[in-house]
Amino acid sequence: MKLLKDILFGVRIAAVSGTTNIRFNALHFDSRGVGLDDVFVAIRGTVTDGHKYIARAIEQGCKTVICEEFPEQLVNEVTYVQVDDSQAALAIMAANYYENPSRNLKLIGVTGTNGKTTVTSLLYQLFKKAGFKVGLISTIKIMVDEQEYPTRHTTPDPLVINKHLQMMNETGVEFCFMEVSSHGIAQKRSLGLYFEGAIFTNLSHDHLDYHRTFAEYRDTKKKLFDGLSAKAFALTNLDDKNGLYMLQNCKARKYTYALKSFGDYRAQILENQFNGQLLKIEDNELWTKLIGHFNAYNILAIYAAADLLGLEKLEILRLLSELENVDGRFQYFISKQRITAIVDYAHTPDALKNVLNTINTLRTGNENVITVVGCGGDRDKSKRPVMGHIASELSSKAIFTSDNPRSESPIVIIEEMEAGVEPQNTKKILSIENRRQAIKTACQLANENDIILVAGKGHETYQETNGKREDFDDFKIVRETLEALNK
Ligand SMILES: CC(=O)N[C@H]1[C@@H](OP(=O)(O)OP(=O)(O)OC[C@H]2O[C@@H](n3ccc(=O)[nH]c3=O)[C@H](O)[C@@H]2O)O[C@H](CO)[C@@H](O)[C@@H]1O[C@H](C)C(=O)N[C@@H](C)C(=O)N[C@H](CCC(=O)O)C(=O)O
Ligand SMILES: Nc1ncnc2c1ncn2[C@@H]1O[C@H](COP(=O)(O)OP(=O)(O)OP(=O)(O)O)[C@@H](O)[C@H]1O
Ligand SMILES: N[C@H](CCC[C@H](N)C(=O)O)C(=O)O
Ligand SMILES: [Mg+2]
Repeated sequence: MKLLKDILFGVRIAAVSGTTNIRFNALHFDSRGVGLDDVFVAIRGTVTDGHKYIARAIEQGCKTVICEEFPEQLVNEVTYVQVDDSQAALAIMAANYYENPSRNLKLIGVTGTNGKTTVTSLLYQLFKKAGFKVGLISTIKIMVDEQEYPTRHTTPDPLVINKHLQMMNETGVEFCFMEVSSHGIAQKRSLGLYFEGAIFTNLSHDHLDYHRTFAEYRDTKKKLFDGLSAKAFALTNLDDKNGLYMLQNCKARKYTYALKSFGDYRAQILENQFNGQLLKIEDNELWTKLIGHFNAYNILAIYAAADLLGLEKLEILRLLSELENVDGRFQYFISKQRITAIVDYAHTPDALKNVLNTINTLRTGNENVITVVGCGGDRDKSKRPVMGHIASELSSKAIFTSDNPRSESPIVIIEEMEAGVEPQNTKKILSIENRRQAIKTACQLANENDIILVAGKGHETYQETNGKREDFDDFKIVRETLEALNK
């Protein structure tokens, strides 16, 4: 059992009622999990206010409450600690509780609208191949070297993060690559972590429901860089219009990478084919299986980060050429009738445009591109017409369907996508609410050499409707359907 006062180290405390010189069992921010002698941190959330559940937490045996406001009635024998910011307090306490594990390894944070999973997962693969013990905290999974753990968030809550970082310490992990989402930063999930370096991929339209304005979204991402120490490195994409902005007033050692401008790390695309692309990085050529100009950026960011972390340049290039695509990122197969089916996690306008442009530049004849796409429920609604427009404009045929409608009406989401379709493209679109049916229709419509893109869900293996998740795997379904149709 730990002492409360020890884990409060570094927390901005406004007032205390009771003693902090007490032992406690576990740390919680959800009253529903609280047990005897636990600490409960009350957080004001987006749906409800944790302060409402203080009494319940105490009934369940909690002896310490961390809150922004004391309840009207205080219970004897319970310690109340008033803090300026409960989310920040939770993050710092979680780091202290797990003995600040981020300080015992090299933690690299990756932020940006698109490319975080790709960059972190490939850095994980690359450092594994280089012979290190490595950690990964990503949308798809958490890896403690070889051991895999499931996750429901891109950036998990501070307890989950620090718990796994401590496991990494115990396993002897030297490097950990972690996605830092804008929700994660806004909710201070990554506060109290010591980052050895941070990477910015790009910034485009997403999450404007949560952050309200693009400037607020951008400034949230920037906080990762604002928090870096002078010893850390900050690596940014110079070709992105917000790349340099991320480095303003940043104390870390600053580096840039670019394809179009004069960055510290530069690359050029020499050849682009369906099965890979040839890049020139600094003065060396590199063949990679990952295609599309967006992946050239990802590869260059990885190269630069690996160099900044001390790997030898030629070794990095050799290992980069061996890397496989990340699950659900331009994952494809070619059927009997040479129909190419691609599953990609493009769920933002920019990602969808990039993937479709990449497909279109690789077309060799007049094969059709049939896109199946939806937009998530309870997420940024303003993306919907834009994605509707992009899918219909850049495909021969677009089938609008459902992608995790959550609590919303799937039909209404689809109608919002349809609203973005220009009159000249209306003939190209079909709307089919049931995603399985939509994929089946795409397979039925496809002829020899055509290309099917199933976008938005990538590696996800579920469809979430009204709080229920049912098994759903785009890749498996499109493959089985083409096989069943004997195509
Ligand atoms: C909008 C959002 O991000 N919400 C996150 C937030 O929940 P919240 O603010 O809604 O919490 P709330 O329900 O209002 O509850 C407030 C507090 O009361 C507590 N509570 C509540 C009920 C009760 O009975 N007792 C109790 O103590 C809750 O535990 C919480 O501490 O804090 C929770 C705990 O950390 C998160 O699980 C939850 O993520 C939700 C499920 C979510 O879907 N988040 C997505 C949008 C997200 O975070 N995505 C990003 C990736 C985005 C990207 O693509 O970049 C991610 O990093 O995963
Ligand atoms: N560097 C990039 N620039 C633009 N688009 C990209 C880039 N890398 C990947 N994409 C596109 O974005 C999709 C999502 O990529 P990835 O999963 O790596 O992003 P992410 O930032 O982790 O997303 P999330 O915010 O959901 O965690 C890919 O399937 C691809 O279509
Ligand atoms: N990290 C993203 C994932 C979106 C994936 C898409 N399939 C959806 O459900 O909207 C988010 O939370 O907005
Ligand atoms: Mg991700």
